[in-house]
Amino acid sequence: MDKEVIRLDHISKQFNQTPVLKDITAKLHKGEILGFLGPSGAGKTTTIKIITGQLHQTSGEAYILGINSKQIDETIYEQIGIVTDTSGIYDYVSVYQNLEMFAKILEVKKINIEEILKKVDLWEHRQKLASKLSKGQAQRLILARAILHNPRVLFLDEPTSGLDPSTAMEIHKLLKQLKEEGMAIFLTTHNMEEATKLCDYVALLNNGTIVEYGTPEELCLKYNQQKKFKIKLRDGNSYLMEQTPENSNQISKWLIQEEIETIHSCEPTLETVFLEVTGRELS
Ligand SMILES: Nc1ncnc2c1ncn2[C@@H]1O[C@H](COP(=O)(O)OP(=O)(O)OP(=O)(O)O)[C@@H](O)[C@H]1O
Repeated sequence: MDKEVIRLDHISKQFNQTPVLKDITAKLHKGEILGFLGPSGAGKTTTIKIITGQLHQTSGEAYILGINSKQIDETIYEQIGIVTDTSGIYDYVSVYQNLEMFAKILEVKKINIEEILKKVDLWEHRQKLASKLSKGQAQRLILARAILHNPRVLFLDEPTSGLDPSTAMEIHKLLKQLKEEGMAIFLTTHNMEEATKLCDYVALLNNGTIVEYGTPEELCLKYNQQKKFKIKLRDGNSYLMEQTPENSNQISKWLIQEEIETIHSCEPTLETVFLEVTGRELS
């Protein structure tokens, strides 16, 4: 069985002759999370729109579930869930009724609202008006709507933007669970920490070009040339030391004399990788 869910082959897109995407190539398989990371305007949302057939590329080909994105029909839409900022929920009906209404609109016949609300941890809030939900709860309701029909692919445009760290963590847990169940997830973010925690593969996008592509670990290791150590001594002094022969000698002396309280190696994060590749900060 072919587990490839999305394929982008050399996609380019221009708006009024201005290039927005340039030669984008990427793949996503069942049970994987692929993150498109980049600053505002890098072309992340445009990529989602091309894959889901809402926009057509200028050149290259995009495929979703084996079908060319330009030829997507209802059978494909039935297998896709999309979460964007604009996913509206009905404020003046309850959480439960929201899902009932979405099920009707989406013509989902076999639906277990209880199971879905429990999955997104909203069962105890099922009677609440949607307008009374916290930001994180509202985001989980939007996610519940997107997975109502048990899609094979889920698109998330900035899924945790504006959420506090603990609420974002709840969303991460849920996304990991969906991935474990075999869902393929395509997400965009400019949160590098989120991408490192969640994604199997990341594409670093800058000005419409993929400047790096790989697993977060691979990319961090690739840019791990200037290895540093953070050392705290028993006398209370702390040092950030680059790995040079001189420093290695000093560190072994401290080790022999049992003067070291803690020692950590500082691997680069995706944030620093991005900075090194593009020369620009993300946020
Ligand atoms: N319909 C359109 N017509 C003209 N230009 C557009 C259109 N849609 C997007 N663009 C431009 O394409 C570029 C990429 O936009 P896109 O929305 O894909 O960026 P993004 O990476 O998703 O940004 P953000 O993180 O702010 O959502 C931007 O410069 C934007 O102004």
